[in-house]
Amino acid sequence: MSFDEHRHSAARLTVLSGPSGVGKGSVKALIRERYPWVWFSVSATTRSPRPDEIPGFHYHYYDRAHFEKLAGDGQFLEWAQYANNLYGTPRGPVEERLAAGYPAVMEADLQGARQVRKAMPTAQLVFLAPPSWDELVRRLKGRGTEDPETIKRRLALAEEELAAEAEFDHTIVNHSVEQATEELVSLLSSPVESSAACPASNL
Ligand SMILES: Nc1nc2c(ncn2[C@@H]2O[C@H](COP(=O)(O)OP(=O)(O)O)[C@@H](O)[C@H]2O)c(=O)[nH]1
Ligand SMILES: Nc1ncnc2c1ncn2[C@@H]1O[C@H](COP(=O)(O)OP(=O)(O)O)[C@@H](O)[C@H]1O
Repeated sequence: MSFDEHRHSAARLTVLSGPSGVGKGSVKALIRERYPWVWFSVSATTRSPRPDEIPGFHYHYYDRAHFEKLAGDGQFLEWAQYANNLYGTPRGPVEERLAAGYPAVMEADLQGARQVRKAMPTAQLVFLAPPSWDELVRRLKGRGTEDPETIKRRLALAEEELAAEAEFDHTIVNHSVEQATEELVSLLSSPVESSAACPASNL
């Protein structure tokens, strides 16, 4: 399929959420490799890059003062503090993509997903869930990128996130990266029927 075949008069925004370690990054990586027409927002964060992360591709890495300045200027579609760091979705690129008629995908934690739900009611919220709690713990620890204290904090947040699954429009259980990827891609192209597809200008 060509890029143009994925264009709709009312393209929609999809928000991907899920607990730390569930596999969001793995699914994103496979989609980027296999489906170049799928556009992912690049979030901003104040956390430090992990060894295999590339600035501008995985995240824009900003210090807290710069992030807060952008937030104060209304440059984020949504933003939130997760654990000790700030994360946000740059507003401009998402709005441009949707205005051009292409679907857009962004990642956000639960607070961010709730903000998008309010600001853009036509966005679809997708929750990536682990096959089990034990498997989530195994994946998060197995990634080897966080120290034990950070893992503990992220697992505490994961309990809250899993409890909020019913707020999402769709749940995809990440049994395998391949299966989760295909399920997510199949949700992306459904156009929004009404003219309400345009993002709200303010949160
Ligand atoms: N609100 C918000 N959360 C984000 C954004 N980008 C990533 N996150 C979330 O921030 C949390 C921590 O992300 P990260 O440090 O990359 O850890 P990971 O989820 O374990 O890979 C996760 O819940 C992400 O989904 C964003 O732009 N906005
Ligand atoms: N379906 C899966 N089965 C087994 N391991 C997985 C699966 N999806 C992801 N992983 C592994 O789990 C760890 C966390 O995945 P990651 O994509 O970093 O999660 P997130 O971005 O949600 O924090 C990584 O080591 C990754 O290779």
